[in-house]
Amino acid sequence: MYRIKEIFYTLQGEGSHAGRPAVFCRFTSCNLWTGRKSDRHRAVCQFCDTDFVGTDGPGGGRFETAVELAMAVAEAWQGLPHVRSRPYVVCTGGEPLLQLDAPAVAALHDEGFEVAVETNGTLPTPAGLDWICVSPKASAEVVLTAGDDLKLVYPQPGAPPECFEDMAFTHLRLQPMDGPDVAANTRAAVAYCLAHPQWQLSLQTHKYLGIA
Ligand SMILES: C[S@@+](CC[C@H](N)C(=O)[O-])C[C@H]1O[C@@H](n2cnc3c(N)ncnc32)[C@H](O)[C@@H]1O
Ligand SMILES: Nc1nc2[nH]cc(C(=O)O)c2c(=O)[nH]1
Ligand code: SF4
Ligand SMILES: [Mg+2]
Repeated sequence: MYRIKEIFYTLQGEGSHAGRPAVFCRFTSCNLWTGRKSDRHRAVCQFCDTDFVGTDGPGGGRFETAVELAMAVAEAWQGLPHVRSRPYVVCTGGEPLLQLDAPAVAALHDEGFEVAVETNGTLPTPAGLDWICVSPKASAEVVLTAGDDLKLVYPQPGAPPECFEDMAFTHLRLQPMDGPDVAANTRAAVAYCLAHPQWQLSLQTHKYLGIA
C-alpha cells in the first residue's frame, strides 16, 4: 500500500529540470521529521517547506497496488503526446524512498513515464529510476553517493558544499534556504557559485511564479 499526500501536474520548479512539465507524486511521511510543527525544533531536518502529513491533498489517498498508483499518476498528466517529450513524474514527499519500490517504478514505466525522485539521500533506491536528485541534510548520513543532481540547500551549518564535491553526481546545485533569511541566503548562494563555478544556482522558481 502506498500513502500519498497529493498528486498534481505543474512545472518542475527546481534543479536541472526546472521548467519541465511533470506530475508530482508526494508521498506521506519522512524519516527526518514527523511533519508536526511542535516537533520541528527536535527534528533532524528543521527547515522543511512542505506539508507531507496525511493523504488529504488533491489527488491524494491510499493506493493498494503499484498499478493503481501509476494509473492515478497517469490521470494527472495533462500533456499532449509528442515525439520530443515523454511524460515525466517526480516522486517526492516527505521522503519518497520510505515507500517507492521497484514495482511502483515499473508500473510508472508501464504507463509511459520517465521516473524521477527527490530524496534526502539517507535510504537506498529501488531499481529502474531515470533521475535521482539527492538533497543532503546536515546530521543525516548520505548513503546515496551517486546520481544526477546533488541539490544542496544552502547555507546549512555542518553541511558545507565541499563535503559533497567528490560524490558521483553529474550536476552540483546550490538552492537558497527558504524562510525568513531567503534574501540573504540567495545572495550567499550566488556568491558561492561565482567563486566555485562547479556549483550552479537552483532557484525554487515555482515560488516566484506562484504555481504549485
Ligand atoms: C520537501 S523535500 C522532499 C524530498 C526529500 N525529503 C528531500 O528532502 O530531498 C523537496 C526538496 O525541497 C527542498 N527544500 C525543503 N525545504 C526547503 C527550504 N526551506 N528551502 C529550500 N529548499 C527546501 C529539499 O531539500 C528537497 O530538495
Ligand atoms: N513546482 C514544484 N517543483 C518542485 N520541485 C521539487 C518539489 C518538491 O517539493 O519536492 C517541488 C514542488 O513542490 N513544486
Ligand atoms: S528530509 Fe525532505 S521531506 Fe523530510 S523534513 Fe527534510 S526537506 Fe522535508
Ligand atoms: Mg516543494
